[in-house]
Amino acid sequence: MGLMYAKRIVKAGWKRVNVCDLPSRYEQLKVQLKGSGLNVLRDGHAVSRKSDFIIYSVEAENIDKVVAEYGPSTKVGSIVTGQTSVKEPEIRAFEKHLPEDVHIVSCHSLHGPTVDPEGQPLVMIQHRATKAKFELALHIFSCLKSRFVVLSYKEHDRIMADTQAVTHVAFLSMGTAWKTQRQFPWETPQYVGGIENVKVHMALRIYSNKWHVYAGIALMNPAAKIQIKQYSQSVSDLFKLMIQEKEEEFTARVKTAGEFVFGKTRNSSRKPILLSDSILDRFSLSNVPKDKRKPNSHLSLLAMADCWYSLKINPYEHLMCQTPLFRLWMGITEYLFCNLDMLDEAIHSALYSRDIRADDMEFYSATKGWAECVDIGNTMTYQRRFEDTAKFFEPR
Ligand SMILES: NC(=O)C1=CN([C@@H]2O[C@H](COP(=O)(O)OP(=O)(O)OC[C@H]3O[C@@H](n4cnc5c(N)ncnc54)[C@H](OP(=O)(O)O)[C@@H]3O)[C@@H](O)[C@H]2O)C=CC1
Ligand SMILES: O=C(O)C(=O)Cc1ccc(O)cc1
Repeated sequence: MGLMYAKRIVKAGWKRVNVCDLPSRYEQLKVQLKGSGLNVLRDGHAVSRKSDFIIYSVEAENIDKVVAEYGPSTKVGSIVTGQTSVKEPEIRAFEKHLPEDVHIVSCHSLHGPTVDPEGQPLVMIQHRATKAKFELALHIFSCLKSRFVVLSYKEHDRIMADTQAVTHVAFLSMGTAWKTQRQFPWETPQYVGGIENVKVHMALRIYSNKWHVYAGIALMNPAAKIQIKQYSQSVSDLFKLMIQEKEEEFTARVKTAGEFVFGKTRNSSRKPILLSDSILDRFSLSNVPKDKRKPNSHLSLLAMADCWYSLKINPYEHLMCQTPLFRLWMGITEYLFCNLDMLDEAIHSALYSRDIRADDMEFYSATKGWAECVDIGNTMTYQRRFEDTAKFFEPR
């Protein structure tokens, strides 16, 4: 992310853009960035002493250590910003280690480094900065052509817990469930067609990224634990009703949640996302013909609506802070709940299709495992779980 920012800022015409990685990577970085127009320096001290606008773009887990080391070298009067995905630890580190005479403006691009920032949300936080310095920060970042969303750091973390953290756990759990079954989903008839493609592609996308990004979001944002715990509880509650074939209770629970989250979209000014099954079909990885598809219970999506209902969250209110993944996740949940035939088919399969129970059982176990891992908060366990599943998909 740091490199993406630096390249765009230099392209916008700012004359001297200083960058660094770890000192051990200095020589390598000089070679890598030769001719880029970026001024490669040995370490964060060198960058901090010379620069009027400083962006920390390091792992959330390392932010305290890195700011503790380089923060005291910050140039008087400069603006310091951070691009970690969770703001509480970043703000704490800035307040603790930065000199009093510098300004703090935090930021967060709500997309990955390979996504074009144009039009994507960029959260801006005027934490400890004058109006003029905040406006200067906005001016510098305007070269990204993103859509600014101004929030406090607390608002940011609460929204990200509702959007990113719980979405990631759902996709991580799908991946873990497929790995446990030694199953590539695009080879099986439950995962053919429209919204299944979103599940498969997004789970693969997450597992091909760096584990620390997702670990930071889940483990370091205090609000994330609550959402993730409830999502796992919703999966568990629905799964128990499914295997007992408690049709009335299960159906009522699913429909109540659906009505709460999506019922109002039809007669309000809220714009639905309206994904189209036929467009999503174009991105299929599967070579199983669509007419050979088996109905799916969509436990992951039913549980998402149940979780939003249980926590009284209106996800449409968070669309101003959408990441591409959250938008797609919400889009397929909306798609299921607004297509009543499909929803009834999912409810019926959930209760009576025995051949998908194995998948649902593994999904249930996987969410439990991820929720426990987040609750305990151990980074090494998170890394191990993430990399184990990533390794399963890697050869494909
Ligand atoms: N990836 C994404 O989709 C997004 C990520 N973010 C956030 O942005 C931040 C960066 O993530 P991302 O770019 O993906 O991850 P990367 O791992 O690519 O970037 C982190 C970089 O920080 C470097 N680093 C660590 N310690 C130091 C140090 N002491 N001095 C200099 N450099 C150091 C690392 O060096 P080395 O590799 O040599 O160890 C690495 O290059 C994270 O906080 C993440 O949460 C925000 C939005 C989107
Ligand atoms: O869209 C998502 O949720 C992603 O996985 C990409 C991403 C990762 C980390 C961020 O802080 C912002 C975006």
